[in-house]
Amino acid sequence: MSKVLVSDPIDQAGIDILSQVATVDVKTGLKPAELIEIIGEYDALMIRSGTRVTQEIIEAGTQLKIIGRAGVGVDNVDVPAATRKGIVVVNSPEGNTIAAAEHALAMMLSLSRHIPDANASVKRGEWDRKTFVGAEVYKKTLGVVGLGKIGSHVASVARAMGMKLLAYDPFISTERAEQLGCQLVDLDLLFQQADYITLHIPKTPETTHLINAATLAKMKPTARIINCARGGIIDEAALAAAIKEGKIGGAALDVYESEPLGESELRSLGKDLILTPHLGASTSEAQVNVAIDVAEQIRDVLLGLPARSAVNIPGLSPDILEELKPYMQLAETLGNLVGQLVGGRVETLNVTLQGELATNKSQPLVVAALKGLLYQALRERVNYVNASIEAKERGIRVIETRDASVRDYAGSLHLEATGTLGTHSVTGALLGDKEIHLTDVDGFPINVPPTKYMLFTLHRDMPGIIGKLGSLLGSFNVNIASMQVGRKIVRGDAVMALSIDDPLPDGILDEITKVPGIRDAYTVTL
Ligand SMILES: NC(=O)c1ccc[n+]([C@@H]2O[C@H](COP(=O)([O-])OP(=O)(O)OC[C@H]3O[C@@H](n4cnc5c(N)ncnc54)[C@H](O)[C@@H]3O)[C@@H](O)[C@H]2O)c1
Ligand SMILES: O=C(O)[C@H](O)COP(=O)(O)O
Repeated sequence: MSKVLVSDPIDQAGIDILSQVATVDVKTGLKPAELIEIIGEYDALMIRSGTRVTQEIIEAGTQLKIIGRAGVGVDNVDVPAATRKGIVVVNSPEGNTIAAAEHALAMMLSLSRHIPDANASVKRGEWDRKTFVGAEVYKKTLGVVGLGKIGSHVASVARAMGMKLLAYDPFISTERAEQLGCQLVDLDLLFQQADYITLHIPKTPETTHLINAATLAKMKPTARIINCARGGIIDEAALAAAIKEGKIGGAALDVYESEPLGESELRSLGKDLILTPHLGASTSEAQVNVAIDVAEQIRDVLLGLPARSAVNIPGLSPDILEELKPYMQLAETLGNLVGQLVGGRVETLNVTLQGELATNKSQPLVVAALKGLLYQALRERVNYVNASIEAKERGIRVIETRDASVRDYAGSLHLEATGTLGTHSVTGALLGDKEIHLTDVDGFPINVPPTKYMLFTLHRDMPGIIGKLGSLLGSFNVNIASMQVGRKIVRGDAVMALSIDDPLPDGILDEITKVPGIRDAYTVTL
């Protein structure tokens, strides 16, 4: 039975799902060294933001097949390191959207009305109504930075509260922004005009310290900033200085440059700074959503099924993957076959997607072809996650061509590989939507289903060759299951494809190429 390690607090609903297919160990609060010591036993790791999955941990996870992040942000996972090791990384892109958006809105209102400090004051026994005079958000301008899932929900609710909305998101269309009642503006204008600025972007090299001394200086002295996205988007030292010096009105933070927040000047600031301990996703509803979402994906991957929200393999709906499955098998088989025909180091792979395969949703077929191509070199270490990266690291140039014209089959796939030892090509299609057939080898038409052991010859189409080859194989006790010749012209060049019952014994290929008329012979194991 598979083993899953859950290293952060996860809702029981997720544990129940995992327990259907695996032994589940819940061990929270592990130190990195403790995690490194035990991770080698596990097939899957399920985390929230509390566990940093470093390259070292990934290297130690020799059995790991999947890392599941019960939440959105995977910035605590070294995704490139996981990808290189062929480990799927999945998350729950939508499970906590509403929770995070509501937390940002709650922060905005709390900041405007000093609710945390007013509450603390009453509980201390005071009755201070002067210190806590607030501001209304109605008719104020909210600048939304990042108009994705959370930013959009914040915008919709803020609009209903009568706020004017500005938004900055270079990847969102004007139409989408307008639908949400937002005016798309550049960042400088947003900083200058907003009374409230709410951040809903990922932390990337471009967004790190987006809010810094220089950008804070552009804001209104009354501006309030809310960060429920990621720590590090705000330069905390610059923010603390700006609040102290009255350069901005205040801020509310849920996330920090380093978590848990340690010794920090932020802790000493008064009512104009609200701090919560990364609570954006901490609602019971969101925790059930993300736990179920991610546990289901871990279960599926452990059962050999695709994950629906993998961050490091082409994201495709299960329906499309199901539809593509037979073609994925075709692509992988052809990749494996052409890789063996070409031998040596492959430099270029031309992939032609023909007929019904010439659509954008066929992208995974290219990955499957690469997986097949690299199988001889990498065996079980190559998979759908790391095939593209492994190909890139080996300098294999992949050229894709899409040709929507329909020929003999509704859809066919043609692979041509060029390597240090020459060029070979194969074409294949599905018969009756399921059965893989080779329809062409090196430009010669054939029609054979691939089998585990095969022999291909390039020879001159002349009498006696087939008999001689048959006798030679017989003398080595090799049984031929089927044989077919493909030729373009009579007595010209031809290709012979033989299915054999066992692998060819050593040395026989040399004997085959000594048969007069046979120029080349290749044996493959699929
Ligand atoms: N505090 C929490 O507990 C909590 C919970 C959930 C999500 N989050 C964080 O909230 C953030 C938003 O999550 P989401 O689910 O809305 O993500 P999302 O992918 O739906 O939206 C992110 C948006 O940011 C935009 N964007 C990317 N780079 C940008 C840039 N340089 N400038 C402006 N816009 C840019 C993208 O176009 C996208 O529209 C993420 O950082 C996520 O990790 C935090
Ligand atoms: O990216 C997320 O989903 C949030 O930051 C939530 O993090 P958490 O799962 O640790 O609460």
